[in-house]
Amino acid sequence: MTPAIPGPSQESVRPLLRPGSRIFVAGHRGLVGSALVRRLAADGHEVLTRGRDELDLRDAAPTEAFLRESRPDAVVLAAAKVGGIMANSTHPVQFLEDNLRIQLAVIAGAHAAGIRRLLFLGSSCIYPKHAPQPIPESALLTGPLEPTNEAYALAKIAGIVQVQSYRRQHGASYISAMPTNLYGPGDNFDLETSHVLPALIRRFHEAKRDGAGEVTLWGSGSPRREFLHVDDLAAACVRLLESYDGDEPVNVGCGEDLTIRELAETVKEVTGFRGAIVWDTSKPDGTPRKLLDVSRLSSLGFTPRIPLRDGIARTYAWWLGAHATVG
Ligand SMILES: NC(=O)C1=CN([C@@H]2O[C@H](COP(=O)(O)OP(=O)(O)OC[C@H]3O[C@@H](n4cnc5c(N)ncnc54)[C@H](OP(=O)(O)O)[C@@H]3O)[C@@H](O)[C@H]2O)C=CC1
Ligand SMILES: C[C@H]1O[C@H](OP(=O)(O)OP(=O)(O)OC[C@H]2O[C@@H](n3cnc4c(=O)[nH]c(N)nc43)[C@H](O)[C@@H]2O)[C@@H](O)[C@@H](O)C1=O
Repeated sequence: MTPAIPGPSQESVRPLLRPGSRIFVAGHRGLVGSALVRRLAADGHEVLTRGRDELDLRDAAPTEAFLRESRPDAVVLAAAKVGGIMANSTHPVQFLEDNLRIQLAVIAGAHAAGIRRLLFLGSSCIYPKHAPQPIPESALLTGPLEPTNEAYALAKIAGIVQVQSYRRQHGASYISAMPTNLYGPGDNFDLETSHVLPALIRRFHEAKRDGAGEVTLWGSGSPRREFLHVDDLAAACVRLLESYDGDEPVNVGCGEDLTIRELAETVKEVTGFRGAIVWDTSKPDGTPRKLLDVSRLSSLGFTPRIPLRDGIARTYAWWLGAHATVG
């Protein structure tokens, strides 16, 4: 990335998050948005929300009108077209266009409405497929992307540059965070479109329930991934809103990764499934490794609290409860 250009963003006193702020969480029904709502409300902030049925955030004019009318102190952009490896590779048009449109509408709308603080959520897939590990923020735009999620990654990169451009041109106090793979209550458990962790919980649970002898998982099991519980992500976002005002994005992860095979063994144990695991190598592996360098976040005093195994057990318990509720 190019170095930060000194400009108005470095000169004025920063309007960072104050106690009792009014914060618009875009995407409040999602995995991340719902965790942010819980966390911000618990911290005493007033949270504004709009469902997609009331406001389609791809539509610029109504989005700007809503932001002008409601004038929150801050916006957190957690609304996006999101999915796992299969959804990304089969629907690149929606992953590119929906995300570009949402980002254009919300970030430009926030600026037009005079909103002074905004946090944009990108993703660790913005980094090159063969980036050095752990991946520093400076690896952005240094090499080719992973093909299975290139469209999504390019939309997210455009979001980062949009945020940086509002900082540089207008002195806006807008920032970007790049979370690693997330999981937790409120995740998507649809087997075609979900990320790996909820898919594994569901596959092992259903195999145990049905007395199946084996569970088939995608790929070779050898890719490495880093997983962060969404409540830790929400805490990191609050920390960034309170204390970070830089031009560069900030990686948000736990600093440790494991193979998908090791993850599968852990989820298998948590769910109590006793059969075999079969790997379907006709399915894509995706990027070989994606471990974030979290030293910038650590220097802000943030440490995640939820160990992976506990987080998986809590998510499994949540899903069983939510599942029972909806029948
Ligand atoms: N999940 C993960 O592992 C990771 C996620 N992230 C990032 O975190 C952010 C949130 O992701 P996550 O919570 O997992 O995603 P979810 O799919 O769980 O939630 C996305 C939310 O965005 C809303 N939304 C989508 N399109 C529109 C639209 N056109 N208008 C209004 N609302 C819309 C959805 O509304 P509705 O409920 O109506 O569908 C939903 O509430 C995204 O930016 C994502 O890139 C980054 C790294 C990893
Ligand atoms: C967060 C991140 O998420 C996406 O990237 P990803 O990490 O590659 O996605 P994933 O969670 O779907 O898979 C991780 C690994 O797990 C393997 N795997 C095994 N069995 C299942 C399975 O049953 N389902 C899924 N989904 N994967 C499986 C799968 O083959 C892969 O090797 C990006 O598209 C992008 O959107 C992004 O930013």
